[in-house]
Amino acid sequence: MATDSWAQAVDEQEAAAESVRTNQLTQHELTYCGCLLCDHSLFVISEDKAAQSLLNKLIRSNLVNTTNQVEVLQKDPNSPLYSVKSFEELRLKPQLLQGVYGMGFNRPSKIQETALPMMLAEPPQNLIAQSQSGTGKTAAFVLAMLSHVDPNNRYPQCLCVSPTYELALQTGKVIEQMGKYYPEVKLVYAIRGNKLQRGMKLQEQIVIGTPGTMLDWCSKFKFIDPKKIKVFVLDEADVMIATQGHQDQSIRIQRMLPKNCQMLLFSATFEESVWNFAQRIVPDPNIIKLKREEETLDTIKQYYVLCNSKEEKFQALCNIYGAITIAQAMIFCHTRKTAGWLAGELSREGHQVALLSGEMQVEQRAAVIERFRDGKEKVLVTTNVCARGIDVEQVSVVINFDLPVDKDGNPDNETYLHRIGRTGRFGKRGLAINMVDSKMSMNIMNRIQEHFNKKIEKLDTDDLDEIEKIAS
Ligand SMILES: Nc1ncnc2c1ncn2[C@@H]1O[C@H](COP(=O)(O)OP(=O)(O)OP(=O)(O)O)[C@@H](O)[C@H]1O
Repeated sequence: MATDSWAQAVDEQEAAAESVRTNQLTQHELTYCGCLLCDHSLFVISEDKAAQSLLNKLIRSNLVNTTNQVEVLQKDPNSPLYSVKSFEELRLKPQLLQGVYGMGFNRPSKIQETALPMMLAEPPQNLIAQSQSGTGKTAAFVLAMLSHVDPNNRYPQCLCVSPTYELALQTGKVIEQMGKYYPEVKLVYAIRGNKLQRGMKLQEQIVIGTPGTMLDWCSKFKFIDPKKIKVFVLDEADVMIATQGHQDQSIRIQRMLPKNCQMLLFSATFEESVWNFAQRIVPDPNIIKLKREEETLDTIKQYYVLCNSKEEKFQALCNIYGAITIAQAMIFCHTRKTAGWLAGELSREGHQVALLSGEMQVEQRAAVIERFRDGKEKVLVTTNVCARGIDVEQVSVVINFDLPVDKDGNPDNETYLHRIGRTGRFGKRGLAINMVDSKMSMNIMNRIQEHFNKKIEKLDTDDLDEIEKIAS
């Protein structure tokens, strides 16, 4: 395998030419990458942003309670979960402290320790906060809301707006868990299907919901008196702005609130569009931006394998499996079609395979990831849609059956990092193998190599000794 004329030509090129690394893509290659079957995250439309966020939350809600992963991260000063403070120092109410510890949180994350003092200050301060997904933003504003409500007053005091019904339910669950020892505080969901009798006034202190229903409850039905609201939270602003209607509704709600109402806006990313929206919603804000720390690939050995077709790539994969013991592997494909095909072929070879792709329901995807995490399947074949948010400790090998490219056909370095960063965490050694099957993918690989300034070694999968060596 991989010894025909094309592969040899690449070998020669490898040896001779730096120039390959800087080659521009041809028009043909761009067209290829724009194929309709692409399941790439950059093609993700607004719905998918919400679905991805929900998926991350569903995965995390099971993960964090069952492993000490956050603990590990919190001891790493480079991690966004690292913190130096304790929850006691944040002066939370005893009932909330109990709730926090009850959820298994020992220390605040970085966004929590930075944002909470600001959110709990008197007089109330407005805040725009950005920190990557899964760093504890929800917990931060939930604690702020629970700290600010007066349980003796039986009317809504905090409004929290989420981009979708399901995300609102997820945040509601966090409020319920964290407020477990504070039963006087009640919560109600302003979401479609939750029909209230006309003329009634809500008694719950916290209302969480989607922008449309929340606006109706404030203006059309007057279930909520917006003038009595003390805290307004806009969660997942980056997902929210993907829907123009949501933006307008959020702004209309904000305009009904009193001047001294505390406005809090959270987002995982901070593109200009999010920033523009944030400034319209939050006057005179404090701003917290936590930079995503650079992950390094130092502990991951990276290889590439030359092939000429997907069948050859499959054969190379079988050779690798034949030569080394792999605890668990994740294999990334560019399209659903390839992923489906590959999963079928691997099953026929007797592997326990899970398939995860974009067209599956969010809950189905979360269930597949959970089974994989529990070791019920040893191989997870997936597309880019699932590259982020998955963190399985026992994954020892990541295989890029297809290299990640963006919608313009350029190397998607960030996705590459996300994919192979699944292995080799916290100093553990990991192995990443890239399948290269054309001049174009060789070019992509070289550019990825150049970007990370980290050599990707060639691997001959016909040579069993060589494969064994890489695993040792
Ligand atoms: N201080 C903490 N200690 C331990 N676990 C925590 C802590 N804060 C949050 N978590 C857990 O970490 C996970 C991520 O937290 P959270 O959902 O608040 O992140 P997020 O930044 O809001 O994510 P997203 O951007 O996706 O909304 C959750 O499962 C949560 O229970």
